[in-house]
Amino acid sequence: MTDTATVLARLADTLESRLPANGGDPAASYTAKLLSRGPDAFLKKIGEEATELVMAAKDNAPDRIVAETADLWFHCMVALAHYGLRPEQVLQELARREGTSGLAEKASRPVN
Ligand SMILES: N=c1c2ncn([C@@H]3O[C@H](COP(=O)(O)OP(=O)(O)OP(=O)(O)O)[C@@H](O)[C@H]3O)c2ncn1[C@@H]1O[C@H](COP(=O)(O)O)[C@@H](O)[C@H]1O
Repeated sequence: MTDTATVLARLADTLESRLPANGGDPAASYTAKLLSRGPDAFLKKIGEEATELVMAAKDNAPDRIVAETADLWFHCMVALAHYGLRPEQVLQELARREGTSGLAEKASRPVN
């Protein structure tokens, strides 16, 4: 069975290998092709996948919600790879926030 606990780390390793600087081949890899087109290309995909997730949710379609969330996460992971960031950093940030109510966090912000 697939080890889902480490899937983000393994996917990040794969995506890093697709970076142009690491010899990613646009002819052989969707990710390498997307990364070779620069940030505008994968940032546009993030917007599209987010919209598709919203539409799946509005249709209350569980299978599509899962699939579109996976598409969105994948394209966010492509962005992290481009910017030299790791999913572990995002997970660490979520862990740091654990137990802090969003309402309490918002109330603690300096007034602008
Ligand atoms: N998890 C994914 C993944 N999720 C989605 N996609 C691709 O993301 C693309 C975008 O989805 P769309 O439905 O928008 O398809 P599309 O309309 O053809 O896309 P566009 O041509 O408009 O960009 C599709 O080609 C999907 O196959 C993914 N492609 C790759 N991965 C992972 O990345 C690894 C490396 O993939 P390659 O770089 O292609 O070898 C794979 O082994 C997988 O683990």
